[in-house]
Amino acid sequence: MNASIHIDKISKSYGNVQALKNISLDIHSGELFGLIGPDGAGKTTLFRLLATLLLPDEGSAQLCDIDSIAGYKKIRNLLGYMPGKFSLYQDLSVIENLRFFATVFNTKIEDNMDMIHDIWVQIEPFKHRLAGQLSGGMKQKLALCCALIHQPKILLLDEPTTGVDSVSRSEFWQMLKGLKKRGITIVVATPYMDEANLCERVALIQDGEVLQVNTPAEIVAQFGKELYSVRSDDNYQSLLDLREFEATHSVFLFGQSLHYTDLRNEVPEEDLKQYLEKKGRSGILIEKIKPSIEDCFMALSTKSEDHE
Ligand SMILES: Nc1ncnc2c1ncn2[C@@H]1O[C@H](COP(=O)(O)OP(=O)(O)OP(=O)(O)O)[C@@H](O)[C@H]1O
Repeated sequence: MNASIHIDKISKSYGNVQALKNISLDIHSGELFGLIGPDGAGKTTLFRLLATLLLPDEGSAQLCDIDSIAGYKKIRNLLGYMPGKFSLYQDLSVIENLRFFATVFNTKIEDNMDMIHDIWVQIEPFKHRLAGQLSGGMKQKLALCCALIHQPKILLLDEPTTGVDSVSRSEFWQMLKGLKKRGITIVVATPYMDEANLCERVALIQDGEVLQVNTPAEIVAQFGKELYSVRSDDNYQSLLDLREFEATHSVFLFGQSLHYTDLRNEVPEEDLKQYLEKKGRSGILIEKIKPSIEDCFMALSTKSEDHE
């Protein structure tokens, strides 16, 4: 089966908030695809449209070559959807939750154990515990089992790793790789830019618009500028000073340093250092670094703001 997703010029507003603005996107059958964007970018709205829970104002979508409006009943059987919040019944036990989701899809746990086995073995010891009493990582595994119990061809996961510890996060991505081997198309929405590298292709989205779609490696390769990490005794003051500097192309605070690009093709690091020293900074350390997906996102989102 062709488990692809085709999104054609979809727009959706809530009152005067335009959550999705003319979005077009193609996700290939069997792909592990990331929707990467900050809170409010429109990820959940797009998932609800694909899950046939919301109607678009304009545009259309096909999942497994079926129109999301005309064929919504068929799509619901082919789709597994793990919403960001509230996908489990907190006052039902682990096994009761799983049985409930199996029943909704008119199937039995036993008939689908093969599909969820690798994940299920990790939570089976807690099968009589109430879902509300599970850790974040366990809840996430149970929610994934519930989304998979009817053997979907496409899996939509909305921020599955938000609020989950780093060990559970990396275990979760391992589980997704296992599911991908079964040929399931997996779309993961995440605000964590570092998770982009775990996807085959990603769409960077912001304010309801797709800024770029490509492989993580290609997105980084297209950054197009030399990037520098700049540190000093007072990074915040350096940020304010560099915003005033005539040769600054962009400057952002990134954790413990500033990420800087220059308008000139050649960046005389000494010149930059002298400028900051004149402004009273000391302990200045400037080094050329490789851009990350987050750097690319910042650059693209600034460009799109400039065009508005
Ligand atoms: N039911 C609603 N009524 C009004 N505005 C909404 C509604 N749902 C979402 N929005 C707005 O639409 C925009 C997109 O929200 P959406 O939830 O799709 O984004 P998101 O990328 O999933 O972010 P988050 O992680 O915060 O949910 C935001 O500005 C949000 O405030």
